[in-house]
Amino acid sequence: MMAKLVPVDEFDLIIFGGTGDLAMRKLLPALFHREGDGQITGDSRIIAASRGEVSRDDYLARVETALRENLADTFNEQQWQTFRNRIHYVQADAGAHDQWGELVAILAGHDHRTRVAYLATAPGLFGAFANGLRHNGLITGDSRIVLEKPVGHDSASADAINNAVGECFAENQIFRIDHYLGKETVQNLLALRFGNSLFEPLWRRGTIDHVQITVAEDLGVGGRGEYYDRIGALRDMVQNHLLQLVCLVAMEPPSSLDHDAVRDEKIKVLRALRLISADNVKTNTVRGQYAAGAIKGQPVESYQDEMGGVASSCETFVALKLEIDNWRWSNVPFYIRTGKRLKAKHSEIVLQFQDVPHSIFSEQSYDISPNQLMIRLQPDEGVKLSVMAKEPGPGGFDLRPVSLDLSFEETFGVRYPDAYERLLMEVLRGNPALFMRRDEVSAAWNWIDAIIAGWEETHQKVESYVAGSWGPTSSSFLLDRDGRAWHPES
Ligand SMILES: NC(=O)C1=CN([C@@H]2O[C@H](COP(=O)(O)OP(=O)(O)OC[C@H]3O[C@@H](n4cnc5c(N)ncnc54)[C@H](OP(=O)(O)O)[C@@H]3O)[C@@H](O)[C@H]2O)C=CC1
Ligand SMILES: O=C1O[C@H](COP(=O)(O)O)[C@@H](O)[C@H](O)[C@H]1O
Repeated sequence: MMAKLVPVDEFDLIIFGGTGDLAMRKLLPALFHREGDGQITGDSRIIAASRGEVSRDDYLARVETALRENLADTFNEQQWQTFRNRIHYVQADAGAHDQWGELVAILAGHDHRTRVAYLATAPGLFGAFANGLRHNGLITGDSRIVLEKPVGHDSASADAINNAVGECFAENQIFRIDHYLGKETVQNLLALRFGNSLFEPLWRRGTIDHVQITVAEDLGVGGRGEYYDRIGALRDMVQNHLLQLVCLVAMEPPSSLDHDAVRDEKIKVLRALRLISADNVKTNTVRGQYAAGAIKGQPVESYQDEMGGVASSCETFVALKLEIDNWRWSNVPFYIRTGKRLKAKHSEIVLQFQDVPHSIFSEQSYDISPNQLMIRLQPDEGVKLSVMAKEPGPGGFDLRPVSLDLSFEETFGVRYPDAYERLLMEVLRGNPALFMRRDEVSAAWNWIDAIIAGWEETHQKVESYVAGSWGPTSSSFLLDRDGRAWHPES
């Protein structure tokens, strides 16, 4: 059964960067699915923009190819005929506001409908696009602007972007995307925590020993090497996606699902993160870069070879031990890791409970494993709780861990929508709950900046790991020295 789908009001969605990878691989396929479910109404339009001179027919041909490639069996010929009529292409260079005539003309007379400008381009252009919209009188009362991540590459650049966009748009018109917040399983974390009374009394120090968050990818940097090499895993993934996951696990219950109620709780977590800087960076962080190896039986080249043989100190893997300085999480470490070219695409959150205080089974040969609550984000989204059970049999009393395992796909029997499908609908509805507020972005950057400064000051090494492994061996030591281990991936 699928949740009720509410259509959105007629809109004009301008995608700056409309010829780029994100637009072709994620945004247009997401909109195509929403078309299929009848959420896009009336004469709503998708207006792609970029610098190139491209005819509408050529652009439509590119979109069709991309949709066929990315949607595979969910591509539908009849639906394409309706969808293609919504799509337009205009030429608009971020640096040449006076030449946005095509965009001005196509929007003329449509000021009454929802207008969204989606900036699917490098963040350095965000201010220029916002200015271009203002300069050409294209910001209506019901206009919104969407900023793709990353918003900047450090706290200062994020502030500069936020200031520039903030001069043209009010904060409630600015939607900063973190697509992890649109993932069904990430939202399920809220359902699990606050839709059940079972977990809340246990969700704290005294019961939970530690928390682990893993976001592992088997892909390398692919065609995004130029961007990635300047950014690295800490900025690309931890500053946004992983810290958002930390917030959702660690935050206090918000009073409602109201956007500011949730974001007010998340910001408290970000502000309570203990600083990692030059003094403690070596003991709390591990950086890695993949060497050649094999994934699913296929050889893969090293990061350096992927980058054309040029040596680089960019980290493609990072693991951190972080502490949250508040009552709930005092002395409960969060271990987080993310990397490219790891053994499999596998993302999960594991809450490990404390050992039983005293074992009445001490005569038996089996150890009692601590309970674990595992929230699988992807693939095979679901929740698993491991508990100890007695092995059946008339003799002895042997214990073994067994799982209460819930697979969302099996339970609900529906296709899991891509995060962008939900997020685009939320922007069009004007609901900012699943987007990052300016203070969140800023607090996250402040914490990340200190780690990067610490790495630079201590010249922290980027350790090599074999592609197809789970990262550098020292990422295991990060837990090993605390008497813990990463949850074995399935
Ligand atoms: N690709 C992905 O999976 C993800 C991307 N992102 C973020 O989304 C943003 C876009 O990424 P991606 O699509 O991969 O990048 P691409 O390089 O594939 O696309 C960039 C787009 O911007 C346009 N562009 C570049 N310069 C200008 C300019 N001066 N004026 C107008 N348009 C311009 C390009 O078209 P043209 O050159 O013709 O002008 C192109 O359409 C980045 O910030 C990225 O970090 C975030 C998450 C995932
Ligand atoms: O934002 C990003 O996310 C992707 C991973 O997203 P997922 O939904 O496939 O888990 C990552 O590959 C990319 O480097 C990063 O910019």
